[in-house]
Amino acid sequence: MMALLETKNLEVFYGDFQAVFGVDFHVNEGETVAIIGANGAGKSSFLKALSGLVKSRPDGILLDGKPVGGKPAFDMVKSGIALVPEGRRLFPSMSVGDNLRMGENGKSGDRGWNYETICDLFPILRERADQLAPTLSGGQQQMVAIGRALISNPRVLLCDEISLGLSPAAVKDVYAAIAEIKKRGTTIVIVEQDLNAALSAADRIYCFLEGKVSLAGRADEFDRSQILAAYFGS
Ligand SMILES: Nc1ncnc2c1ncn2[C@@H]1O[C@H](COP(=O)(O)OP(=O)(O)OP(=O)(O)O)[C@@H](O)[C@H]1O
Repeated sequence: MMALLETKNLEVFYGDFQAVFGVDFHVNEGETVAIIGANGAGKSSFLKALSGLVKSRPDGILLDGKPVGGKPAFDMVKSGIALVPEGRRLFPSMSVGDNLRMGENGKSGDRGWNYETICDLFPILRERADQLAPTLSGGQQQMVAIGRALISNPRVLLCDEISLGLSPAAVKDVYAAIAEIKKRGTTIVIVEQDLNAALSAADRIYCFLEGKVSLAGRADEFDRSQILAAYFGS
C-alpha cells in the first residue's frame, strides 16, 4: 500500500542550524499517527516542513507518491495538507464564525466538512459564532483552530500541540473530537508532548529526539520504559 503522506530523509534547516535530520515517516489513509518528544526535539519543525512553512527538498515530502516538498504553505493546503498551528493563531479581531470561514479559502475538495458539519461536531461554536475569538475559553479556541483547518477538507490534518495549556477536561474534549474526526475518515498527524493523550489517540507513534526518530511503531507495541528512554535519550 502506498502511504498517503511520506517523508524521505527529510531535513529542516534554519540558516546554518539543523533542526531535523533525515526523518523517514509515513501516514496511511485513515490512520492517526502521533509524534512525541521533548521540547526542542524538532517536532514542530517537522510539521512546519509538511505544511510548507519552512523549506524542504521537493522529494523529501511525498503526497500520494508525488513530490510536494518546498511548496509554499497555501499550495500545501490546496493539495490537502492542513495545519492546526501551535498556539492556535486565531484572528483576534474576527468572530468565531469568521475565523472558521477563513479556512474555506484553502478548500482542497469535499470530504463532508463545511460550516454546518463543523458546528455539529462542536455545537458550542454555533452558539458563540458571533463572539470575538479571544472571548472563548482555551479549549473552545482550540476547537475553532481545528475547525478552521478541517473546513478546508484536508486529506491530512496536522495538529501541533493541541493540548498545550488546556485544562484536563478541555484536553479530554479536544481528543474526543479528534477521535470523531478520525472515525469520519480523516487522516491525522498529531504532535504531542502529553504522552497519555498521544498514546490513546494514535494507531502508531514516532518519537523524536534531537531532530531524529528515536522510536517508531504501533502505539501498543512498546512499554512505558522503552518510550521514556526514546523520549529523553539514555
Ligand atoms: N525559527 C527558528 N529559527 C532558528 N531555530 C529554530 C527556529 N524554530 C525552531 N528552532 C530550533 O529548532 C529546534 C527544534 O525546535 P522545534 O520547535 O521544532 O522543536 P519541538 O520538538 O517542536 O519543540 P517544542 O515542543 O518546544 O515546540 C530547537 O533547537 C529550536 O531552538
